[in-house]
Amino acid sequence: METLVVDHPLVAHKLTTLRDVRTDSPTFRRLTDELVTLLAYEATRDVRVTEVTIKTPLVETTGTQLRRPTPLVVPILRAGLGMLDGMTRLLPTAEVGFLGMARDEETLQPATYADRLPQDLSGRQCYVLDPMLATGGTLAAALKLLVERGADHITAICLLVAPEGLVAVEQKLTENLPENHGATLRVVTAAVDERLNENGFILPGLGDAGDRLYGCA
Ligand SMILES: O=P(O)(O)OC[C@H]1O[C@H](OP(=O)(O)OP(=O)(O)O)[C@H](O)[C@@H]1O
Ligand SMILES: O=c1cc[nH]c(=O)[nH]1
Ligand SMILES: [Mg+2]
Repeated sequence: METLVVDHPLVAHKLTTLRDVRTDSPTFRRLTDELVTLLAYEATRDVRVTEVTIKTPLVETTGTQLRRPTPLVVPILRAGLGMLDGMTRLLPTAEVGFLGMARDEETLQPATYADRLPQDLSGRQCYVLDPMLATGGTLAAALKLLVERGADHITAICLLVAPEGLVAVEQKLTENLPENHGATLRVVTAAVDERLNENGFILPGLGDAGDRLYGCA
């Protein structure tokens, strides 16, 4: 699984304010939105396109259009919802499917409580939105589900990832998907942080992304 860290001073600046414990929910939401648009610009470099012929007011010429079916954007509720507008601003024609997943605070295991995704994703390009990749349990489960439905190119956009989580996602997918699944899997992030703490939180991190976005635990 390829990991791309978007190395850009504007990303670093916005991320620093996002991490700051003094940043309130409205500012956190706005910065998340802005960061996603910057990350999405890099994450969509390999979005599938097709060549088209159009007429300018002067001549006929060839250009580029998003290929159909357009990508499926998949925010993982709740915190991933804070990333949706920033993503669809860049990809307004994308379809959106929702996955509700919550991590048990004791076991750190993810449970899926909502699945509003197409059953058949054969040959589909997907962009998963989740601000945090911590132990990796949530992303591994989401990627498994999408690959099993046929998605063949999946990019997860995460604000922050933990190194242990990246390793765990690779390992879980190796264990739980057939070797020949053939899907391309990528993670695009603003930073790979230092480590997880004993409660499965990313350090230095930014705390609980869902709580900081929406203000209640
Ligand atoms: O890599 P993991 O250890 O699985 O943790 C990451 C998950 O934890 C957070 O969601 P949470 O379970 O807090 O749900 P929420 O978005 O409703 O707050 C986050 O948005 C990820 O989905
Ligand atoms: O640091 C973390 C880990 C999991 N979920 C969060 O929201 N933050
Ligand atoms: Mg949470």
